[in-house]
Amino acid sequence: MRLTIRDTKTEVGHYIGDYIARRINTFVPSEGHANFVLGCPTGSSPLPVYARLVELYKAGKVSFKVINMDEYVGIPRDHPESYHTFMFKNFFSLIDIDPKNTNLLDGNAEDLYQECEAYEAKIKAVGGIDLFLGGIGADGHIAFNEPGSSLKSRTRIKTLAYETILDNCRFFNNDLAAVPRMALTVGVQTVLDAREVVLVVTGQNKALALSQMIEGGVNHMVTASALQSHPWALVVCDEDATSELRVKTVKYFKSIEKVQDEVEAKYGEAGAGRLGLSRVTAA
Ligand SMILES: N[C@@H]1[C@@H](O)[C@H](O)[C@@H](COP(=O)(O)O)O[C@@H]1O
Repeated sequence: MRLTIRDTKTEVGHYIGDYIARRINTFVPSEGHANFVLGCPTGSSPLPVYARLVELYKAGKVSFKVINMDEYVGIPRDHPESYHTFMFKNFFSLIDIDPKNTNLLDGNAEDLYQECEAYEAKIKAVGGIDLFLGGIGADGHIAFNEPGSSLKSRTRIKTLAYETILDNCRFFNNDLAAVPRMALTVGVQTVLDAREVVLVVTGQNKALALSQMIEGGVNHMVTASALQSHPWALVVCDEDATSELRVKTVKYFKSIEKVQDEVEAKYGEAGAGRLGLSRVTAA
């Protein structure tokens, strides 16, 4: 796992947006895997990333094809806080994606079990997810994989933790009763199956979760810690989110980035990649 630290949320958004655009632009299609597949989170943390991707799209620097993610159960698809509305409002309607290439779980499906199974099958059918972009809950959850979720879990129905309901209350006019109690979510293993995972972690309220997922062991109570076992995981955070990390940890990851900059300056990004040191190669 790699950790990259930027000063502000906006810089984190720029860094990840540019990173994703590079990955999309260097993608080579193959049989059964025609398009770059991006997995997307909701929440406030990824907003600067989407804003940067929209900016790059408007500048003609990137174009989009296929995208995927999670959803509440029990609120209509056109509810202002449904993840469907969130994704169209903040991303899909602002880029050139064909709506048939956007894939969201349907929290109102008649058979929710079948919906989850079909979602996993769909991911396989598009050739797997190339890059899963994720956020993190204050309790360390990834997607809606609440504490105690199996680290081998796949797309399924999840009951939300009380802390998450409280946290997400801000999106529902602070009306606790209005926050859905259940959601459909990709599983931890679904995320781990992606070829690459990039996590956006910003703000002081995520500092404890960040230190637990990076400095603690792999643990089902902090499901994002499962990324420690992923061969190609990158966490990008702002300075505020580092406040619970050890000084030594922060210095270590900053020093790796410095060496990488030197290698890239000497060999170029492609050359550094061949040496296994590029930002776009595995940790
Ligand atoms: N299911 C989403 C997560 O995917 C997201 O990472 C988390 C944090 O959201 P925010 O970035 O607004 O703190 O909220 C929800 O629980």
